[in-house]
Amino acid sequence: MARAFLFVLDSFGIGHATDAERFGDAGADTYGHIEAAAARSEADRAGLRQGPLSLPNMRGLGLDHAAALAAGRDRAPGHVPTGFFGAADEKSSGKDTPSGHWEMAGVPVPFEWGYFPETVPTFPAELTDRLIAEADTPGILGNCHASGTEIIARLGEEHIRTGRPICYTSADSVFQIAAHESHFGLSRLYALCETARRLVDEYNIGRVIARPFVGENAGTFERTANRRDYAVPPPEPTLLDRVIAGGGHVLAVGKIGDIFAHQGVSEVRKAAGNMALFDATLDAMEEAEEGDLVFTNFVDFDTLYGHRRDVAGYAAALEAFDRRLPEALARLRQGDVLILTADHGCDPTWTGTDHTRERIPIIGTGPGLDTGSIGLRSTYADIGETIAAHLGLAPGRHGKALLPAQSADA
Ligand SMILES: O=P(O)(O)O[C@H]1O[C@H](CO)[C@@H](O)[C@H]1O
Ligand SMILES: [Mn+2]
Ligand SMILES: [Mn+2]
Repeated sequence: MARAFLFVLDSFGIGHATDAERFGDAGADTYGHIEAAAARSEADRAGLRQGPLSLPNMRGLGLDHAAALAAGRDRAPGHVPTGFFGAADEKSSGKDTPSGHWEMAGVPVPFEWGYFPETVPTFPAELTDRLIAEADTPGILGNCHASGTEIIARLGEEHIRTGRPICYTSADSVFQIAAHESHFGLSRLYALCETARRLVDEYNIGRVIARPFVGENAGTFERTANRRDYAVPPPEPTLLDRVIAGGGHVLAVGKIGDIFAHQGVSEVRKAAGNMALFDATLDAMEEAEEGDLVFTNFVDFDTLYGHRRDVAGYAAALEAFDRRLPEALARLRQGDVLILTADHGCDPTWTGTDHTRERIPIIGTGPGLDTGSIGLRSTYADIGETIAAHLGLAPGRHGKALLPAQSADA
């Protein structure tokens, strides 16, 4: 009986990647900087959390050992991890969510994404003219690089007044559209994103993202859980397709379905917020059968705290996740493997509001599986290949399994 559980703590990097310099991210360290800030009581917030970062369960599995590996430190913490642990660099050229997820599912991105320049306007006029004409809107607002919460505070009222959608981008290969759920309309926003998706294909843009919000003025605008991502499909079949071809099911929790453009997804289970995502994941763990993969993205780390440069919020979210981890561990049965990882960094102490190019942690466990170091890996694809080997699937082309094959039968 083999089942696999893959939990992505979105943006939980553990130190700058080999090629971080190229991104202006040399020195970034999402985990390390949150930990250090908390140790200095700089991640305290009344009513939320205080003091040093408390992650006993992830540390027990080997999180700090993974961080030591990522930093090239010989001296790891004294305790012996109860899981297997390692760190990985990313092969794909982008530090975005689809690149990270596809690569961990065995398929690094073999091409360069298109990006919009840091100019105002950022979008080419031919693109916005066509969007305005096809979508029949009186123009657009934004047309720049921005943080999603700042731009709705700045332009939300004008948007309501004029009916012009707010279009913006970031260091990622994205075209984002923010619009008011009732004044503009949610289905109208989705339709506009579908049009945009078609139009940005020729610019090689990874994702169009619908960013609906509610509220009546700058002080009360709030984004809702009705975000929708329109990604291009992965460039070749991923682990998800291979699981299904092997007779298993892929239970995609959170935004995993969208990230894979629904390729290789048997069931989508959406939930709003990390705790609801955890509940949905536990249900999926109960229901998963032999050969199945439960794949969850815990999005809050990135969206609510990393991009918002909220150290205390990020620390509290990690602690809340860690407190619930025993519930997942308790559901592991003989033949199961659980891997915790991340898709990129988003250091809340870093300049700007974008992702950071970092190594990711790989920590995992399962009854009877080996413990100890799996080393520093050169591609996230080793995660997907580990799961493939564990489920008895044929090896893929881009990575190597991390665990000895016999472990799966233990
Ligand atoms: O600032 P918000 O709208 O959250 O945008 C962030 O979310 C996008 C998708 O992860 C990233 O490209 C980043 O720009
Ligand atoms: Mn991400
Ligand atoms: Mn992000």
